[in-house]
Amino acid sequence: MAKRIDVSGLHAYYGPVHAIEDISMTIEPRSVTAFIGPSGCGKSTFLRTLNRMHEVVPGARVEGKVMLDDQDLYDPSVDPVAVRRLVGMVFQRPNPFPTMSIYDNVAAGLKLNGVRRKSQLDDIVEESLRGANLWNEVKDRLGKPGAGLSGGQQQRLCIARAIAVQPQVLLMDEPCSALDPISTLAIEDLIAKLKTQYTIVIVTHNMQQAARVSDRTAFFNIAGTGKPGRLIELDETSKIFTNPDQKATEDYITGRFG
Ligand SMILES: Nc1ncnc2c1ncn2[C@@H]1O[C@H](COP(=O)(O)OP(=O)(O)OP(=O)(O)O)[C@@H](O)[C@H]1O
Repeated sequence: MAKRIDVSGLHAYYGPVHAIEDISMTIEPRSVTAFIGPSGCGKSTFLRTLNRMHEVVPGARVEGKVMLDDQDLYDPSVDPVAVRRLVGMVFQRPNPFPTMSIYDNVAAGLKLNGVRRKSQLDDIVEESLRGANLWNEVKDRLGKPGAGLSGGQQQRLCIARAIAVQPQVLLMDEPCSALDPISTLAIEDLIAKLKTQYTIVIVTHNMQQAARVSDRTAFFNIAGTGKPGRLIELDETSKIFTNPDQKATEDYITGRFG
């Protein structure tokens, strides 16, 4: 199911603002790639270009190429809604549909995709909640609202909702920043488990987290206020954190700036 992402010469704009400049990278399947870098360097913007969410902002546009295996995501014939089905996203704050039951939160995307048979929905809801390490905690209250779960449970519910539609890639934008340390560990364990099946990209401000969960790390930076963000270096996480090629990477990971 997991696919490789190949980005070349990618620029993103918000109206006249040039937010990220000339980014090229390969994101490997069945592994976790972390994006780190100072605030405003374009990590979230770049993440959202990978499932065509960037263009949802009025006036925003993208130049360059994003390939998902051999499919060009920005080809004019490609439907952005179909892209978002292939490339799922989990956000910073858990955002379950608040009035919907736990069951319906997971089933919503499946129903939109035309799955109607109750037994099939039941199976996929259970499988997705198990996949998100949440089944045992919620199996006796599937009809209760998603909003009644703890923050960490809600984030795992959002991950169950994302994987229910069987994406190829999971993008996570600071998925633990609103969570306590125990819930954070639960999500990190889950990421380690999910990477055997998915291509995972995670934006994180927490360098220990990047070091714990990722196989490869990309460091982004900006030359100054108003300048576009750039990719400085992408390599094995162990190398980035012990012996990076670029001085700017070393300064950042040793806490000299950012
Ligand atoms: N909706 C928007 N409209 C205009 N400019 C935006 C918008 N969203 C982001 N930007 C600008 O694009 C640049 C990159 O922002 P982005 O949020 O991608 O950075 P980031 O590295 O994810 O930051 P942080 O770590 O603080 O979340 C910033 O200069 C930001 O002000």
